[in-house]
Amino acid sequence: MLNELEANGIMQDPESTKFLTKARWSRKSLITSGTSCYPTSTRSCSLPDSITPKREDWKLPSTLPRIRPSKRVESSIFNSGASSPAPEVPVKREDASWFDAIRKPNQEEPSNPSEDYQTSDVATESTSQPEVGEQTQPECRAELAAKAHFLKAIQRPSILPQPTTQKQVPPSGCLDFGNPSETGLARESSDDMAAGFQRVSGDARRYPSSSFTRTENRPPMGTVLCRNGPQCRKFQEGTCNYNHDFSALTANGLNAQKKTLNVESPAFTPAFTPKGMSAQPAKMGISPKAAAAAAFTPRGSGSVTPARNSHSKEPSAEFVPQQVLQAPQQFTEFVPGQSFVPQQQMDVQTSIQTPINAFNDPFLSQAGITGLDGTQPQLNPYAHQTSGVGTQQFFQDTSSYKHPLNYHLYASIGPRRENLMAYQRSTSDLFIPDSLREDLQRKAEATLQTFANSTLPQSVEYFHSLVALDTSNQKGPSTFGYPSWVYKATSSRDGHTYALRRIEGFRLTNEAAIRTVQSWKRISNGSLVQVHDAFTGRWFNDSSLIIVTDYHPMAQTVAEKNFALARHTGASRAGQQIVPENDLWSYIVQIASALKSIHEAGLAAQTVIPSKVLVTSKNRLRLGGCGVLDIVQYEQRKPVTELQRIDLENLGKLILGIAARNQTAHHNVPKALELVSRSYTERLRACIAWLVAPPPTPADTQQDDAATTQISEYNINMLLNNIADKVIAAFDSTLHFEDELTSHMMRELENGRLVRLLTKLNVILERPETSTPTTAAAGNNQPSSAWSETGERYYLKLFRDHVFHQVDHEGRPVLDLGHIITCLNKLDAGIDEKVQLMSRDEQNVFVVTYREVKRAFESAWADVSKASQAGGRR
Ligand SMILES: Nc1ncnc2c1ncn2[C@@H]1O[C@H](COP(=O)(O)OP(=O)(O)OP(=O)(O)O)[C@@H](O)[C@H]1O
Repeated sequence: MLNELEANGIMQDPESTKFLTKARWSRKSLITSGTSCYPTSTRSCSLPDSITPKREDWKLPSTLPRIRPSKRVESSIFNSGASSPAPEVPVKREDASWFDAIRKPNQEEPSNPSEDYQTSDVATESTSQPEVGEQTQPECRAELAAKAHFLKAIQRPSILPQPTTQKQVPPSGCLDFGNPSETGLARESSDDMAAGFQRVSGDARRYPSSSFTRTENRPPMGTVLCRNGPQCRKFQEGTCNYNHDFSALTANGLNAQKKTLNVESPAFTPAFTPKGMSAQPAKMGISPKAAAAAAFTPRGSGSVTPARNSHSKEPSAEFVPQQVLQAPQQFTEFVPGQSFVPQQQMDVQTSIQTPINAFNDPFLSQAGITGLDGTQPQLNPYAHQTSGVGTQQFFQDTSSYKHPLNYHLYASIGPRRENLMAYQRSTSDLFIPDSLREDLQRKAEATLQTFANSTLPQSVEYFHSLVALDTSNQKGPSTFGYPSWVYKATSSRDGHTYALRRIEGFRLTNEAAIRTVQSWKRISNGSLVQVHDAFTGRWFNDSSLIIVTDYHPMAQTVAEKNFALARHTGASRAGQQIVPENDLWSYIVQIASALKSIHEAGLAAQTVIPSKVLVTSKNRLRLGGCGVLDIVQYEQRKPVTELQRIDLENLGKLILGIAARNQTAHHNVPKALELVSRSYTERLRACIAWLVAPPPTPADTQQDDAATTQISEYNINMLLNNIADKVIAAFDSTLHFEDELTSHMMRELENGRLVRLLTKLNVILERPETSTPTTAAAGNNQPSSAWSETGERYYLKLFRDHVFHQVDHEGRPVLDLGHIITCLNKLDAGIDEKVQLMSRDEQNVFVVTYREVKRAFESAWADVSKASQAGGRR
């Protein structure tokens, strides 16, 4: 604008030059002090709240009132000099006094404060009633008005807005660089100013005839009511020619004149006094009497006037605690791309009453919000329903509404991580640990793995995509008396992956045998490989029994994990790793837990051997191969109590083998126990010894009381009773592990939320015009005007640049994941922090809050969702 003034030759006047130099200096100081809206090196940066331009200021570039003076203005006002006499036009007495009142407001003391107000306001009130003589020289009056404005502007001590407590004197908005848009008032005054200049140009046809009515069309002065009212000083002096008979008007109930203000009232409070709004206090035109009047303070401090949002966007759904009891904002929010419509001024009476009403029931004053009389539906704050709660910004009854966390930041739940300095942390801190991630990814990969040229059957019953899990293709009779194979397969019923154990060459002779699997299906234990089904068939060109169980990807048997090294490499026992005692206790507890479930079901595992116990993750054991022998050896089955005793004995042998690092250690139990006692506690040795030495069965020996007691005490419950403290320790360790997993899950929860946010962001950003199905053909691929520089979603694009396209002072990309995640979280939370967005050409700057960005984001997403549903797509 400065350049524009210079280009138009306006800046010849010394006062004007002084002012513009000051304005330039102020702008420069703003830039250099870091408070500028116009950063020069980076495209965007966040400003601290204290120095961030206020909400209204971010419309600075687009709403600065422009001065387009005509040549006549240049010659008659700006070229004439500040101290030059009035233009050489015949000026009547009223004109002269009016001019003096502006130039020297306090010298000519008006007796009537309302007159004073009128007089000072003439410069900006283009629609006020004309004084005597005005009609004869409208151009002169306009010139003087414009000059008065200019003089007032250059007298302002600072370009920054000042708080106001009294009547708002419309500032010279067109010259106010720092605060061009002090809501409606500034806008109004700037419009008046611009209008004033245009009027000077002489084109009176463009303006209301009331201001420039020809003299001959005016009624005689004697019939026009004096605007100064009954207390007109000139009337008392006998010099006023206007009509002073106000009785008729009062009788009709038409009070006074339009512009008269009664300063005898406690104070004049403008109808539109935004809280915290900065405006220049009136410096002239208010008499000492009026200035000394007690200030009127309406109830509910702040004299705020609830205003409806003038733009069409839905308020965001998020709950903002700070605003719970805060009165609605009184200014019209600026929406980029929409023309700014100043707030309709309310009359004083309304502006006073409304806040009181609003505070009595602030919720009813909000459009679309029902009362909180118990009829308000319970809201689920975590449900993402933007439309449902979009209009409900304020919630009084916090007991009925549990508001969600406002800041979506990474809450630390679960085990404490080590105290690391900031520089010691890495990107992986935001995600689950690498070891866990790799483990899960390997398992996922193993689950999905298939082989194209497999010679296995295409399908087995309702399974397909078979993959052999055995590491050897040579198998003799094994644990089950038949060769057995294990395959991974996918169920065509539910799509899940299962493990199929095939017992090769088994012929089912008794239907009851295969029905035993029903008992196994009912057992659910975390340390048991769950059995799902059993059937026989000839898919492998032989008669095979298939047992369907859970599939545990990357599982190893205890034999593979603990004894394979010695078997394949011939490594000595000393070369094998000693399993910690706690792990051994954990193994005992886990297998004992499985056995307890099995034995309580009246069954026996019969597979507590190294090749059938699976290690599915670190120190996590599961008993597999269950139910097979119940089918295969159905005819030769032993009493279940004996089988259960064997289970306990097998558990002892298993642990003994692991502890002694020898799969066949149970062949020489005393020696193996001695080895165990060297590395482990006596308690563990005693436990193993108890397990591997079951009391003789009644059939083996003569039954006496002691033998009977021993037999009855050799069961799974006795074992668990004796190792109760180890069970508790294992349980506690499991809880810790669960906490750790929960904390990892919290990170992934937040990351999952960000993925959804990013997905939405990419769906809406720069999307071509979303059209209804009928106009889809025409609208598709047309860039939406909403994303253009004047579009309402333009700043969403700039926000995207701010988040993802950061550059340093040399223009190099800044890859800062922390910045990206922080910005996205703030967007998701819709906080009130301001962010400065700059266009790529660095010509436009927006200062917006994350809340506003979120509103626009949700609005755009709602539009896209609506359009997609209208088209039948989801
Ligand atoms: N439910 C399962 N989920 C995943 N893998 C399994 C499952 N059951 C067994 N496996 C894997 O299949 C492979 C073969 O198991 P299997 O029980 O046949 O062991 P094995 O050593 O071959 O015993 P055997 O000599 O008795 O056949 C092992 O590597 C084992 O880890």
